[in-house]
Amino acid sequence: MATSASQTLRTTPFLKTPSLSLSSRQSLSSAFSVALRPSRRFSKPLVVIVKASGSLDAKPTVLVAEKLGEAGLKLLKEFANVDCSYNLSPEELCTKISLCDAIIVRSGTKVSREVFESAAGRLKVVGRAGVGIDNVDLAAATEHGCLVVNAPTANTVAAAEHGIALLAAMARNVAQADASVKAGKWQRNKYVGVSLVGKTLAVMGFGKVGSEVARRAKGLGMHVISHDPYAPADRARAIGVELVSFDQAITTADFISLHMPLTPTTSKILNDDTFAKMKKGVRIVNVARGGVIDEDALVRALDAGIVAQAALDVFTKEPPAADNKLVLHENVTATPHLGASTMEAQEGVAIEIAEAVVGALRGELAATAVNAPMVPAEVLSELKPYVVLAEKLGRLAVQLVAGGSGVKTVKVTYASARAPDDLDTRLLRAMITKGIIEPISSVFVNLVNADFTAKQRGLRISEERIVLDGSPESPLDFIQVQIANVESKFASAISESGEIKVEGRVKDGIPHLTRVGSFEVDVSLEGSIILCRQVDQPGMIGTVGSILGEENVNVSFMSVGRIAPRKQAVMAIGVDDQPSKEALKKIGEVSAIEEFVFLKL
Ligand SMILES: NC(=O)c1ccc[n+]([C@@H]2O[C@H](COP(=O)([O-])OP(=O)(O)OC[C@H]3O[C@@H](n4cnc5c(N)ncnc54)[C@H](O)[C@@H]3O)[C@@H](O)[C@H]2O)c1
Ligand SMILES: O=C(O)[C@H](O)COP(=O)(O)O
Repeated sequence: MATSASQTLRTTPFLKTPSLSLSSRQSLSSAFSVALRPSRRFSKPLVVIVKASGSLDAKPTVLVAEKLGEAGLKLLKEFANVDCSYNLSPEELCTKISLCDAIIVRSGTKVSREVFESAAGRLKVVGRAGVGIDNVDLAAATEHGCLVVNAPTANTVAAAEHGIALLAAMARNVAQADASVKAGKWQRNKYVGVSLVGKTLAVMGFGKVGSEVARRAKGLGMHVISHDPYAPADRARAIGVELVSFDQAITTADFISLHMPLTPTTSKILNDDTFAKMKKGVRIVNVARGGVIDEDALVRALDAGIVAQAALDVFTKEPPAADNKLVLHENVTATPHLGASTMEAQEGVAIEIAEAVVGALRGELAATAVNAPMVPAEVLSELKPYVVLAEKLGRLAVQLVAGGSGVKTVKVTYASARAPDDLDTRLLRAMITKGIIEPISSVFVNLVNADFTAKQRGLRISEERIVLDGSPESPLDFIQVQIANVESKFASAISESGEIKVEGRVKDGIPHLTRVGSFEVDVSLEGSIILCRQVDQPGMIGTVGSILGEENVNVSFMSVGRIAPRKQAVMAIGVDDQPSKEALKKIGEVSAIEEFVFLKL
């Protein structure tokens, strides 16, 4: 790394990720107490410990609002008064909640802002007995100082098994044939199915559930490919699965099984355009989230015979309307969000969530906390803009990774005039981890679970410090994030040493992107960013600016970094709105532009 004459380069081996043993609650909390020990500069711990209100010996009250496994209830009852009240109306829930210190729900209960407001400060913990927290208003929870914890692993196998059950049932028309026999018919010719053996299954999303589905499908003799831009290829190879591009997956598959989280990128990822590219007669399974499919487009694709059959456990709106065309379609097998519903998974989930809720009420740190870290005001106010910078650099860096390259090795460099033990970077590291993992996963990352989550995903984050000469007034000069051993969808983001590199600084309280690969740029990290590599020449800013202007896209910032006049340059353009596909296409068609990428912050 280049350093100016006024800088002294000193690298320090950094706070190591604690080695976690998950064999018991005890080992988990002690591991985190090592990770979160206060720094010399900040004597208070960074996480506000949640404590139940009431007198010292008063037991807290936990409201269990949806059916929970016995083992979990038993654990809860040893520590708290447990009120099992199912099927509460929103009004009943709001009335009850002010008497409760914690609530446990599945996906059927909305924990809305009104619920937090009605709690009048008593509610301290929301436990989601499952993975998705779409039904909990996270922002309201955080605003009300309420910790939200979930149970992210106990239902993985159940979801994978349900995916396989739907795959096989769909291929052999089990549900339709069953209904026909029960209606007194005997239609052996109508319900001839298709075989699974030798067919190609595309697993879209190679995370916890997707990889278990892939493993099982291999056992059924299927040829399994997977698309997951962020999964390590070696993990896939280890079970005989090839990671392929999105287009390769959807155009070659006989069966497609969806296992990605619902994010802005994956919303309606199967739509009219993508159905049109699929093999005629493809069959689709969805046990992820309804929103990843454009449901109207799926009805059209089924009617046109492009999609022969679909088996769906999840819907955009749950429960779906009685006249939902997809549910009523004769070539669709539907289940009412049963992925996690096995006796075993529900027992596991119940124990996982009961332990998390009891631990949180006791004031222990929760490894599965899903809402924002709560940190003392003085720490947050000093680091606030750097926290935003850190998360955005993580988000930018991961979006620059090309599909098919697994993200495994991340190096973070902090340049500061402060001595290493005078700057606590745990929050920054957590936010970089959050920025890297959240756009590609259903996992929620915060200070408490960042190291744990990174480790669980095989992501190694090393940290290095550059100690600068000068006044230690501001905590940091710049932060640099590098992702090694990957290809980039924007080749200019690769530095001389071969990593994707982005660097940023805080200027007047606003985070700025100041370097991409070897190019210096300067664009404020607000809205979104377009990066273009071009041959430096007059008129480029005007050309691209006019394309965006014609599309009514407001440009907030533009900067050009170049190697030398009339040589290669990178233009960074900050935009307030998302440009249309057409606008991006037009930018790509400008002859001097060699490559470009649109990045969401
Ligand atoms: N039906 C059910 O009852 C049920 C039960 C459990 C989980 N789920 C759902 O299943 C999904 C997967 O859960 P998980 O626990 O395996 O999550 P996970 O975070 O372990 O895995 C998600 C994977 O999707 C990948 N991904 C992200 N964006 C992608 C994209 N654009 N294209 C392809 N892959 C992408 C990620 O890299 C990750 O590997 C989630 O939507 C979850 O809510 C449903
Ligand atoms: O997000 C989850 O864990 C699954 O979708 C299961 O939801 P459930 O607990 O309501 O069955």
